[in-house]
Amino acid sequence: MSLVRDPTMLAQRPFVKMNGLGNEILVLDLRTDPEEVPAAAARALARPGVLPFDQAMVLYPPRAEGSAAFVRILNSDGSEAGACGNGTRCIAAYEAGRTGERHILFESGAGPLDCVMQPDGRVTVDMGAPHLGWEEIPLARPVADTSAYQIEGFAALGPASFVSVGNPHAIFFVPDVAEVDVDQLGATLERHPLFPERANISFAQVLSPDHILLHVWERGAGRTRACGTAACATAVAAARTGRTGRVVRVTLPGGDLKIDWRESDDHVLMTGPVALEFSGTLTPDMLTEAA
Ligand SMILES: N[C@H](CCC[C@H](N)C(=O)O)C(=O)O
Repeated sequence: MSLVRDPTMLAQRPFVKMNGLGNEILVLDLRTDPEEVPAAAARALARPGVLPFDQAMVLYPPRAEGSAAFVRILNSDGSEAGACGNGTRCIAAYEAGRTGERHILFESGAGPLDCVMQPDGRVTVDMGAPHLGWEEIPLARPVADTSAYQIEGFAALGPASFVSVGNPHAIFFVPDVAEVDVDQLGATLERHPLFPERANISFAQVLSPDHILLHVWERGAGRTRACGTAACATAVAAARTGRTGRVVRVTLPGGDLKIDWRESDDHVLMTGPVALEFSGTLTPDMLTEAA
């Protein structure tokens, strides 16, 4: 069997374009006829003028009882992401629209994702417990205190906090996010040797003990209007360092998320809106990058 998949195998499959706070999400429901989505197909689909997305949420048949689907998450550069908060809210709303269920469980590489539709249309996702050990994030070398570590050469930003919520995040608390060159610093730090799997880079401004302003450079997707897992990771880092309580509002360029780092079981609950944009069918030319 050839190891190189033909991306046009995905032609004629239906797609749904959604967004969570302006985080562009493409939903590919491949449950009835599973097919691999090669990195090149993801990159081709994400091109401007085709179906520009930050993440593609690809649904495969469930592996566990009670689960609606196994989810693979692809960034616009074709790389795989372990978790995507905004995308998970989108697929929960998609599934709720299809089945009428209000409580939906998905499985991902990073574990189960328990979703609840709220009466106001927002979606709450239980993102599980954060991972705070340096090997779990992962970092390239032992860091005893992952809540505050000064990365060499970035003294002006102050110490970073590291958190994994199924994907790696570095968070810098800064006095004024508007002053930060997110594109330049994000692109450099995403590929810093401290992060063997690269990292999502966040710049956070604490406005009050229950409100954070956040700008994010995403691994594999660049600057986005919102990043759910970054909001979760930032809320954990802020509470860990005593900057906020465990329940916060996180304001991103695309809007607000409510994050609750629940004391009873350490799980992070994220609540926010989703929007359905349009749907259609994939065509061969959408799936192949111009030579
Ligand atoms: N937009 C997503 C995060 C994608 C994470 C991805 N950029 C990575 O970890 O590689 C979110 O709402 O959580």
